[in-house]
Amino acid sequence: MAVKGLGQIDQEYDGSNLKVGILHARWNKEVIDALVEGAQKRLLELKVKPENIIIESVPGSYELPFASAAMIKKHKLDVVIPIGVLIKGSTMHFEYICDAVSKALMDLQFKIGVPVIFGVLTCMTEEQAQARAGLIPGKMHNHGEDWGACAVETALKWSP
Ligand SMILES: O=Nc1c(NC[C@H](O)[C@H](O)[C@H](O)CO)[nH]c(=O)[nH]c1=O
Repeated sequence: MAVKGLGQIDQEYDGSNLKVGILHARWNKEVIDALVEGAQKRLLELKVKPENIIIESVPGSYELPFASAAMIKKHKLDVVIPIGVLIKGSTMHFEYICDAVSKALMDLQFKIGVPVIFGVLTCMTEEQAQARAGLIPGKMHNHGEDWGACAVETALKWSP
């Protein structure tokens, strides 16, 4: 059953030949765990083999770009889903990390020729993050599922 969401999948893809990386930061663990689980669930629904879903972690979102590049090479991935949760604090730290990480992840896929899905939540509050991980019943769906579907579609449709 397709995930209800803004980026609804357009067909049921067969990901059985794909190797997918999930690289998650370790800040905001409860939300991260839900997002990773949602991405995994969707990947399996789209026939990615469990043994072809490689999961690694980094300390924080700032490490996602560098480690994504290394992970793609280390595991010869067809696509990678970097997952992070950034929540605004009382300083400008949030803005600088969000800007740097989003630009670096976007650029990485052109440099390396492998799709890099944007799985970083940039939230003003903890509640916003929880809602986007499907942790508040009746409020939004788990965005990790969207990212899993996006990873399979992009890798199958657009990878060279
Ligand atoms: O500060 N807040 C956050 C954060 N900071 C750590 C940063 O990503 C990095 O790991 C360190 O600066 C070391 O390089 N990392 C997150 O994923 N979410 C946050 O909300």
